Amino acid sequence: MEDESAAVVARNLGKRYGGTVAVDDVSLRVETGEILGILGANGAGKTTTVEMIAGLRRPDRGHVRVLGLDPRRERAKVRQVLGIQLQQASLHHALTVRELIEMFAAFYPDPRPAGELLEFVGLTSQRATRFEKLSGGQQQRLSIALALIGRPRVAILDELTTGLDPRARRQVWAMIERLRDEEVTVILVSHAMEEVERLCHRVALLDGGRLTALDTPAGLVARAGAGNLDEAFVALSGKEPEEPA
Ligand SMILES: Nc1ncnc2c1ncn2[C@@H]1O[C@H](COP(=O)(O)OP(=O)(O)OP(=O)(O)O)[C@@H](O)[C@H]1O
Repeated sequence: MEDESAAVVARNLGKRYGGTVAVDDVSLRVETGEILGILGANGAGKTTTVEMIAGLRRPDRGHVRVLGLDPRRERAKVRQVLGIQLQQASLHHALTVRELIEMFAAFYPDPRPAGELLEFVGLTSQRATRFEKLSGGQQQRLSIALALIGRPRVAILDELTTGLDPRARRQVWAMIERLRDEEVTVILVSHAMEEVERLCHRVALLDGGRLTALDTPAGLVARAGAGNLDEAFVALSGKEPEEPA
């Protein structure tokens, strides 16, 4: 099918938790090398959507393909091509940065070398530090490094720079720009409009579990008759941009 040629295809995804409709008939396709931002207020369904795309949650309805693979039925193959950084990384606290990198590297046939990865995320001088002794921002950068260790062709990054100081945020943005240059396909869940405007080719806006807009950042701004993406978000969703939960 022509549609399956995109890097990620999600069709008519739906998910309820008891009486709560978390995701309601969401369809998306992300082209190879594209960076797609997912924006939405707290509870809009962003994390549930990306977890279904990654195969971590079973959709009640709809289907997902990542590079033509079914992420639930072809888990082992998908794991080789998909890197995922989730909101709360739960890593072994007593292990050092280097030990964690080596542990994760063992899953992949051609992992990025530890030294290159540490430099990529600016943690070279923390390589012998235990996870529990890292600052929040350093832990976050490590979780991004672990998502990228297997040279994924598709990366899902949830709240990439939340909690990072401006310098660390810029370092992470530079990393994403490198991924963009390498034509890695990226889905980026974010609350930071500046980040989305700078990095994303297109933006999906979720509201109450539904996809309410899908366009370039400039297209969304124009459609809303707004001055910037912040204003467009408010105009199109009727909500203020929020801090992460
Ligand atoms: N495990 C769960 N059990 C029950 N309800 C859930 C669960 N996970 C999410 N929800 C509910 O589903 C809806 C969508 O949640 P989701 O985490 O996908 O939204 P989000 O857009 O990622 O939000 P945030 O910006 O706050 O991270 C919310 O109403 C949330 O309360």
